[in-house]
Amino acid sequence: MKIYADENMPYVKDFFAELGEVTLLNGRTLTAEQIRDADVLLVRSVTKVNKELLAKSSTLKFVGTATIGTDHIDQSYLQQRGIGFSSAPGCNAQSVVEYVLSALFVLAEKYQWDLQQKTVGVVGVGNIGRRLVTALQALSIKVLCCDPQRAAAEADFPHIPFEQLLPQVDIVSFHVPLVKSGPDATVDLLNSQTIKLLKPDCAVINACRGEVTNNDVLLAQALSGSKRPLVLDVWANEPEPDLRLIPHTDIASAHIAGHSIEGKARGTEMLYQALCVQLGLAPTKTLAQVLPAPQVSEVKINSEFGLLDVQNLSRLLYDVRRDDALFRFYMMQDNKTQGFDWLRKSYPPRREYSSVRLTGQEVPEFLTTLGFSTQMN
Ligand SMILES: NC(=O)C1=CN([C@@H]2O[C@H](COP(=O)(O)OP(=O)(O)OC[C@H]3O[C@@H](n4cnc5c(N)ncnc54)[C@H](O)[C@@H]3O)[C@@H](O)[C@H]2O)C=CC1
Ligand SMILES: O=C(O)C(=O)[C@H](O)COP(=O)(O)O
Repeated sequence: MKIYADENMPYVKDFFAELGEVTLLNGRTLTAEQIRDADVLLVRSVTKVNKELLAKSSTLKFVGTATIGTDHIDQSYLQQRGIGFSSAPGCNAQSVVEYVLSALFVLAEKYQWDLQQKTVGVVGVGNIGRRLVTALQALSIKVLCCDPQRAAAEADFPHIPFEQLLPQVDIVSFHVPLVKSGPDATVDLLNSQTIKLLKPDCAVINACRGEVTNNDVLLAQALSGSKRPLVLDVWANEPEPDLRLIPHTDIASAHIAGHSIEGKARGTEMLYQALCVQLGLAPTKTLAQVLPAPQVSEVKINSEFGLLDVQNLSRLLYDVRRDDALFRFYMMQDNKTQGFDWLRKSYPPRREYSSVRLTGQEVPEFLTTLGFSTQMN
């Protein structure tokens, strides 16, 4: 079996080598010719999987994307061709939550906010948003939710329509899929009209897809003198974002919110499991077999643990300023061989909270709610 995979898919050979011959390719520049004899195609968000790409792959039986987002996949075309498909729902949800928490801690320090006096609006309360809401509530931070689809399906979901939520929040964080049309389309959700509904100093965090918060509108507002704090992990027109926007951001990064080691590895594992199901095979490999031992695996804590202690603890694992510094340094250079895609390909290791086991007489429950472990890893 011929398996073609994006070269930025960690552990792909560990998982898939027993199922076939694995060839690694650059997902951004992938062509129909390169995957002509593919039985299996494994991609990331940078590969547009459509009729054009698959035109020559007559033996293709399975396409997997090791991502949560699926806006780069023409799923109806795959269905028409009878090609099996799997994404990796939730694989890097915790990683994105840890990115957003780190960003909030940085903003709180920079602007001297008391986060427990702030209200965060979470737009899109699926795998990521739901975890984020739980984490924020565990930190006693007030949250308002917007998710019309969940509201339609769940009678008790505390949905606040987007336009009503915006004026009520001090921070708005976007976690919707990129949907280009229909009643719940998310392209330009934050646009020249809706941005006017925000408080002037309401922070905007986008770690879903760049097109959700109109970048021209963000830039125009910044150029008009707005001091709105901005956290952007995703950009319109990746991998060539509008560089003029970068100096107006508080935190800027190269679409890496989901790039914890666990998040990426889980994506690969989920595709392996899905292909095994399609092939009628029992999986033999697991995430635990491939994950490296963390550099910090145990921390002893005191039961009197407050928000500042959580910030310190979380910084031990991940401080978003690391990625912001890399982004600002490399994106502003003329040498674009070390640009957006290079930053993603050479992303330094980052472990999730679960990699650290907390010990102590009594570990406060909210820390396990945030994702820290109390079990032996
Ligand atoms: N920056 C990064 O590295 C990453 C970005 N993402 C992006 O985040 C998105 C969300 O991820 P998940 O939470 O796992 O997806 P999900 O599919 O579990 O949840 C998305 C939620 O958004 C809701 N939604 C849809 N349209 C909406 C609208 N117009 N207004 C408000 N809510 C709406 C849905 O009902 C759903 O509950 C992904 O589709 C992907 O594009 C995901 C992982 C990593
Ligand atoms: O899962 C998603 O959706 C994401 O956006 C990923 O975390 C990042 O995508 P890749 O480009 O690394 O596949």
